[in-house]
Amino acid sequence: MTELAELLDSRIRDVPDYPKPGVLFKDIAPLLADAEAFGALVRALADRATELGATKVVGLEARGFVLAAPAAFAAGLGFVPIRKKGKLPGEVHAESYDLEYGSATLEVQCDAFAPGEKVLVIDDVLATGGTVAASLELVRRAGGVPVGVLVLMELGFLPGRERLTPHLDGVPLEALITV
Ligand SMILES: O=P(O)(O)OC[C@H]1O[C@H](OP(=O)(O)OP(=O)(O)O)[C@H](O)[C@@H]1O
Ligand SMILES: Nc1ncnc2[nH]cnc12
Repeated sequence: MTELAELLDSRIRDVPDYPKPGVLFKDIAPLLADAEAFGALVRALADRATELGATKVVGLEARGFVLAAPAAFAAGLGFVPIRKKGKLPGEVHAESYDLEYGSATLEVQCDAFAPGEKVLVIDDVLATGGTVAASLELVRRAGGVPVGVLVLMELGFLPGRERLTPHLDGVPLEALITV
């Protein structure tokens, strides 16, 4: 493990049975509350955004916003929210999906991207992959071109990466840590 990965891993708390019995919930609140760890995480995400040549950063409601917005700012890029159903005004594209402990619908504004814009998707956790799969679909439907998916944490005990592979279509999927 790299020094950064060790720092991040040490600030994530396991919460058994939240929000559903049988779920090992990974709580990132202690990491966000630690200035050193949060700062290092945001800088690492911003550096990858630059390296991947992104021109917009997408964050996924809600915890994804907390990482993607400061990373976009630090990389000198604009931020686009993908939100849960019914929150965004105007014309939207919508995708329904299943996640580790339920199902939901995500939306993006139809005019969120210039045609062909290079989009980096950032979220906190990759669990079963449903959230990221729906988000990639929304980015493409809104005219963006995904250039990467970055997550703080991949839950290696779930088949998220496998499930996502057909949706990635060659787009790199990177996790700062795998637990
Ligand atoms: O890979 P998946 O199985 O799709 O799960 C991952 C998603 O689950 C959580 O979101 P959640 O919808 O619980 O929302 P929150 O960020 O609003 O807490 C997490 O923040 C990821 O977005
Ligand atoms: N086990 C988990 N811990 C934290 N966030 C999640 N999102 C989906 N599954 C999760």
